Amino acid sequence: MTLAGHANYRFRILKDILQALVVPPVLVSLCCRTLNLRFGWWSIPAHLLAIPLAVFIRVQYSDFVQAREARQLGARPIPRVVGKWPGNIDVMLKLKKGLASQYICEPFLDLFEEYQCTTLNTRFLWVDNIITMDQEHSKCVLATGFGHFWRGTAQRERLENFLGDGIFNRDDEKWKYHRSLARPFFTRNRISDFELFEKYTDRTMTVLSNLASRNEPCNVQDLFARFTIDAASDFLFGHNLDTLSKKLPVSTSGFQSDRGATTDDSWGTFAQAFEAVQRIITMRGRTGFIWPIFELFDDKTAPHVDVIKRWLDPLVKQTLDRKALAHKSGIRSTMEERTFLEHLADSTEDAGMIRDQLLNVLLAARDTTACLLTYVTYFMALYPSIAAKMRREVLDVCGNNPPTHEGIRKLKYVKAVLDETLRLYPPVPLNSRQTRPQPCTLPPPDRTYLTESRQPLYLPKSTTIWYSSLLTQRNKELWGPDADEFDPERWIDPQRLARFTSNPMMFTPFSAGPRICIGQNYAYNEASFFLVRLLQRFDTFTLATDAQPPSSLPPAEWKLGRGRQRVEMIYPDATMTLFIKGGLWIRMKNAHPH
Ligand code: HEM
Repeated sequence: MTLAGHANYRFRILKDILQALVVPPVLVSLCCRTLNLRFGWWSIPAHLLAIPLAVFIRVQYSDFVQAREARQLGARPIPRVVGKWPGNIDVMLKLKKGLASQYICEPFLDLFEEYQCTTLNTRFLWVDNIITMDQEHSKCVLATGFGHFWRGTAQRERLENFLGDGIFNRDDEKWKYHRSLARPFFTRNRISDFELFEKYTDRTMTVLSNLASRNEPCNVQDLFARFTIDAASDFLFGHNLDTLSKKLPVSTSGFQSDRGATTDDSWGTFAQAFEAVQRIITMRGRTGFIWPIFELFDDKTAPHVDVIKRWLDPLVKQTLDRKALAHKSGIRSTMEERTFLEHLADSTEDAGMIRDQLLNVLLAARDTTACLLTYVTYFMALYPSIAAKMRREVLDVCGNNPPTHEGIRKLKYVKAVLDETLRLYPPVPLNSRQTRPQPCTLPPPDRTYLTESRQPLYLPKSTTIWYSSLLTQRNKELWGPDADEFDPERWIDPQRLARFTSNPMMFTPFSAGPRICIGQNYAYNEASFFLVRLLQRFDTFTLATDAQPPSSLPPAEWKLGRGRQRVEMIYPDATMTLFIKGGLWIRMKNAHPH
């Protein structure tokens, strides 16, 4: 197994434990022997005392070095959270509990309000850990200061067994290589393949129509994930995974997974494995750098990753076999004819690498766009007048015909709904980067808390920084007092739109900078196409709260909270991507012919 492989986390944590718990007593022992000191009965306490003493000295020394570096860089330290227990263990436990039970990202917002700043150092177990909702700081991390940051070792350690050698899990040359391999497949020509969208949209509409004619609810979150994965697998790999024709989850089926996607067939097993692995990785992130202690003897992702590999490996093998056959017969396909998978197979013989890259892009394509469509449908159910306005626009521009590229460009209101949904519910609500092994600075904070000093902030080397697009995109200082309201008009009214056009980094659902989402335009095309077909077919969308698993209904105390939680009819939750807990159960009504 390579050092970068999943055994690496065990190696790293054992090294850390050795350094923290074994080295100090051993040093005391060596000193005693050399200086011929004898403590008698005090020997054991003296050896044990060496452990906290070593931590104390290390922390003091690192504080001293950091203060000096901050001075040299003309910056101030990031405000630190001050807990009651050593190492902020109390804050860490509270945050972990809050993230699992409170409204999405709320525990972070509580901390920012308590400390009256937009970037904070939670410093768990004396290790710097930065969280930010500051627009200027995420801009620096993603774009203007790109060279000072990378996905880094901590993220790679958490993700390695799942995403392996794929685009999401690599930096520098390896990332550039992956990006350059993928780029040709996202040109305008390729992403405007509306025939492909029509094929899978049509299948989805048939499922929805059948349910609608029986007035049965549908977990659209699950259905949309099937639509996006079937379309993406055809688009990228020339292979239909055909999940749309598999068994659908039923609301009364007892046990429900996080996303309400449980079925007992092979697709259900794959979907659950996909969910489970994302949940484990999220828990690792919340536990901080000590997570490997809990997986020392048992990599919790392993059984789920095995299920996922069992699904994908035949696809990779088929492609490599086809390549060998074509090679033998001297046939060479052109770039235009090739799928992404074939292109990958042409660039390497490494089946593991091909599978990893395939999995990375599937993850990127499936859950994000499905999340967008799910939340748009949620809003159409909450606000029928908005759904009606979208429908009017669709019928005016496209009639009952399949939309064209030009048609979609004319759907200004539909685009505004998409953007407003992405603003309030960015499919990747929280993400992280790490500083490279050199310290750097963040620019002065944005103007959320005017009492904050305008001095730049000092970032220590190799430090994790978490940034939340969800909090930035709901920040009232940036978006105005109605930031929590769903109002697509803010993307149409020129005066209100000016807020965003003069400061585009306040809206980054697709990230920004060199690692900006490569599938952004594909996603807009796919989502717009789908919504056109949906609105042509259905005119009423109702939340089926009777079908929603009871444990996934929003808790009563949210009504007393702040922001969107007061009006929420569903439970937004997130692992690596945002979703609706228990699924989004909707009843639709077939529209009368136009
Ligand atoms: C609404 C839909 C989507 C949203 C909101 C979204 C969002 C994002 C975000 C936030 C990132 C940056 C992740 C990071 O740097 O940590 C990203 C990267 C990426 N996305 Fe998307 N995405 C969407 C759809 C898609 C689709 C449909 C595809 C492909 C078919 C795709 C492919 C990728 C890839 C390959 C990357 C990695 C880029 C890199 O690291 O250079 N995305 N996406």
